[in-house]
Amino acid sequence: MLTIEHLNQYYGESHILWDVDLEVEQGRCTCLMGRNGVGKTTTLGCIMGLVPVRSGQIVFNGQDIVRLAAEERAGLGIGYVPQGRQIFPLLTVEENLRIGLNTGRRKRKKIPELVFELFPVLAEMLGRRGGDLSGGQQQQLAIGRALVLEPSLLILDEPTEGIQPNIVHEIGEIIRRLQREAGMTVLLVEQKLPFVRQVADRFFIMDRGRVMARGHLDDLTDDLVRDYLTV
Ligand SMILES: Nc1ncnc2c1ncn2[C@@H]1O[C@H](COP(=O)(O)OP(=O)(O)OP(=O)(O)O)[C@@H](O)[C@H]1O
Repeated sequence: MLTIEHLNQYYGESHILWDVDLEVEQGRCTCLMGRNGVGKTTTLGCIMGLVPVRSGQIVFNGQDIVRLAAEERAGLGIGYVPQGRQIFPLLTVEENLRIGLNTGRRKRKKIPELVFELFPVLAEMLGRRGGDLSGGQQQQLAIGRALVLEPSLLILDEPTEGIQPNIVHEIGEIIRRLQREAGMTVLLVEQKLPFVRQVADRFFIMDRGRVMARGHLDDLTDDLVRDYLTV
């Protein structure tokens, strides 16, 4: 569904991503892993059109999207939940969801029922301010906002960051339901290993801007964890 080939990216003179290759299979959850600062968020930024790409291809459903504007990519069906959630604390839950409707070119007026089926708590809290929600509820709101355009690929950057441990499992369940009930393909950046084992089918590991390992979750050995993931 998504294939990245020979992706190179620079911030100014700094060469950040070096010939990154990555594949995301339809209907699966693929996890991009690696220590802080290795280039995971930058890779997602390249996919979403938020940071400039120096060279390489990003093919989504057969189309090279590397020169498309961010809103065109969203319009093609790529949803994005950024690191830190970035919901608007002073706006209501409904207003936060409606902001999602205005991104991309697939303009829609109505928040799809799917959002409330997946996250009933959002329906109950439509009039509450985003900032008054708990961390777990805010994450549901951030995912719900990304789902209003009904993407076929959902990209999440560290969805468990700053979430209480007892809610982390719940976020994992939500991701699994998205796959099962909505047929969603998921690309996840994540550092928490138990969470990755709960939700992911395949992994890619980055180190210093390069992809160093890839495979099925069964191939994620203790050696790989020690070499590339343990801090
Ligand atoms: N806007 C920017 N300008 C310059 N350098 C940046 C910028 N954003 C990130 N970097 C640098 O690019 C490198 C990769 O950062 P990136 O955020 O992609 O890593 P990451 O793996 O997502 O880490 P984290 O888990 O901490 O978010 C780091 O060295 C970082 O300092």
